[in-house]
Amino acid sequence: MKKDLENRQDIEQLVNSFYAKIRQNETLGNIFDNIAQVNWENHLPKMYNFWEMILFGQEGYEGFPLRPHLMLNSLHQLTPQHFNEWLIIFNNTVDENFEGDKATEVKSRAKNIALSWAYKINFMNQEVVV
Ligand code: HEM
Repeated sequence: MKKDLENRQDIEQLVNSFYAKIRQNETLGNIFDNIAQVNWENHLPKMYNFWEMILFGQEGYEGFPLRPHLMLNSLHQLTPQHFNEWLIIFNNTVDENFEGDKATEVKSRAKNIALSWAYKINFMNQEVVV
């Protein structure tokens, strides 16, 4: 039986494993490493704080998380398929490492955020014909 997500160390393990997989994914790896040119030393701690806030109500993450995705979308259009792929990799990473109430919760929180951003960004990307 796998353990549940219980603390910051578990979140760090999840986030590190997740982005290692993302970077190996042809499409998303290219977006993170070549298009956005992510500074991983900055990004990873931000993500630990983000998920710690979502799962355990810890302070530490400050910001407007949709913003970098809007900026990225103006460099390279993001589609619902990108978000879907992101979510599949996220769910697989959780399932490979953890199980329990928090593991279930983190997947459902990620899904809600991914679906809502995919919807907003896709809506913005539609051409408006008057
Ligand atoms: C197509 C899917 C996605 C792509 C390509 C993507 C890409 C990125 C990139 C390039 C950044 C900026 C990193 C940096 O330069 O520091 C970022 C930041 C971030 N992403 Fe995503 N992301 C995706 C989906 C998601 C989802 C679904 C979530 C949440 C469930 C999420 C949460 C965040 C957060 C919290 C940040 C940090 C925001 C800040 O700077 O405060 N991302 N993402």
